[in-house]
Amino acid sequence: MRPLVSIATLLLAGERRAFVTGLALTLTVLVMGAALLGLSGWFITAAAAAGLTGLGILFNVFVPSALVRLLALGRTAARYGERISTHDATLRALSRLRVRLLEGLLRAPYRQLERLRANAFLNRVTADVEALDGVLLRLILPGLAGLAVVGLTALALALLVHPAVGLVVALGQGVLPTLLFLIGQGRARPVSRRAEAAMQALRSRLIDLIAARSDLAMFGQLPAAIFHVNDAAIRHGMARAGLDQIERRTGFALDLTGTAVTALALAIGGSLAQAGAITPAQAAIGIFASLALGEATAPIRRALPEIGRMVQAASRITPAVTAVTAPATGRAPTASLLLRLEGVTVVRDGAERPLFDPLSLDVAPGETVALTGPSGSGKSTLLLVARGLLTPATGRVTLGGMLLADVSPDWLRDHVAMVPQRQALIAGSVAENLRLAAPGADETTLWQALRAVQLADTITARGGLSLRLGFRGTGLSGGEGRRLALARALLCKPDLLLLDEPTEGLDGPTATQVLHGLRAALPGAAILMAAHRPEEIALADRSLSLRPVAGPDKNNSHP
Ligand SMILES: Nc1ncnc2c1ncn2[C@@H]1O[C@H](COP(=O)(O)OP(=O)(O)OP(=O)(O)O)[C@@H](O)[C@H]1O
Repeated sequence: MRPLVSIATLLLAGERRAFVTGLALTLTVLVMGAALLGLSGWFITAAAAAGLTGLGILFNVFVPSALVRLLALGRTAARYGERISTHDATLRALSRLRVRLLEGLLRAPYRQLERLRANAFLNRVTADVEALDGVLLRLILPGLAGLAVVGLTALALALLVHPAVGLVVALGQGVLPTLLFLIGQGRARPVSRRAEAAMQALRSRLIDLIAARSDLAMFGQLPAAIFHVNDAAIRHGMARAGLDQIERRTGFALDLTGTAVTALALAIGGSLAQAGAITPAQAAIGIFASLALGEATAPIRRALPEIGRMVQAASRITPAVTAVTAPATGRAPTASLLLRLEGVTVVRDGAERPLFDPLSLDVAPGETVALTGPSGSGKSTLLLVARGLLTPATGRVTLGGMLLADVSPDWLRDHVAMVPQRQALIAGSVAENLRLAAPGADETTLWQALRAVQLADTITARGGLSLRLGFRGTGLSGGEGRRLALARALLCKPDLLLLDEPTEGLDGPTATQVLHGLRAALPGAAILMAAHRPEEIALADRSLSLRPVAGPDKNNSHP
């Protein structure tokens, strides 16, 4: 429950006023509802009694009927106001939560991000955030208002009718429904969690199926993948049916309790009226008011199927949304930006030994160093270390004389650019892809970057900067996409540029031109590049080969 409280606090922050207004209006609606039925009951009975005794002419019908109208209209207006204030505030609070969650997820350590698949990421920012829209609207506000109105009504009945009627209403419409809620939520939570897990699996499997459909079809695995999707859909359906059953049973138990309370109020009121302790009209107030309290307990039924889903979503996203509040620490290097690695080794997750022998190297401003070595020797891994995304197992990495771990993440983002092997292009125009690195860059600057990587002519021929790319940048060849990613890195004007096989997919002459273009665009930058191709190694000032640690790794070896 603690994550739910943290999320409720976050949702409330900035919208406190709207939610307090919403709570006050919800309470008003419920109080007016109870008062409306109580007064109506009293009015009808008192009018009938006056008629029977021949005093009808003296009975003042105007004041009670005006009050009934006032309560009915006021209740509708209060309900309308409550909806406007709380629903608006919830939408605003959720959109803030979503942005905060995205920021938090993106600040997570690189290794955590590596494991977070796109599907899981999508589930977090959509399904999990949506699951939380009811925390205040369907759980906390109705719960608080319901308890308050039952307490107030019980007190009013104790004063206006009889303490026994007040006590029955407090127990039957306050204590019993609370117990029903506590028992029901214990039963509903695991089922609700199963329903949500099945829904998220369904979404993930469907996305995987669509993304890999041609491979699946080619290897004859499409029916198996469809079976998995259906399996998740069936599990979801079964869990939903379980939730419906819990919801129906709780609703039935609430109806039963409500009816029993009304019947008791009728019996107590009747016997008290017969004994002459109260008038029949007073007895009617108790009966009708307890009937009206059905409205206060009804939200329990609606909240039950959702509570497991809410708690689970809150537990999943709380670490990310609370991490944002921790300010990024670190300083900016002041000395000349020499990248220095001293005795660095790296052990990847799941491995027992380092990838390569301890490595030392310097990359000075204006210098290009190529990292070579067999496939899997750890070139890309070393670039991640140089960017501060992975921590070395031994040795130290400094930038401008300062330990990389002490450099502020914001500074690193502004001054170090990295183009990984699998570059991320987005659906959108070429300009939009480029402006991810430099949102304010004008068209001249964008064209300069494209010219530096030999892509200007291609883009011009294809319609210019407004050329639209598809999902993940489809619509360009592999080599063109690679050059677009290089152009984007140039726009950051980095002091340190980390390149992972930058000319992969380019013909020899183009590769050389691109490498010259990069250096010409960033004459003072230190460039460290994982290199396989002779063109890349030839252009570097120095090259350094990673020596894999001798002997098979226990985890990676096969019998
Ligand atoms: N996320 C990861 N978790 C665990 N091990 C990983 C991960 N990514 C890569 N590895 C392993 O680390 C080793 C080094 O990989 P890396 O990508 O750094 O090699 P590389 O020299 O760049 O290879 P290539 O030239 O083929 O690109 C490989 O054995 C690889 O299987």
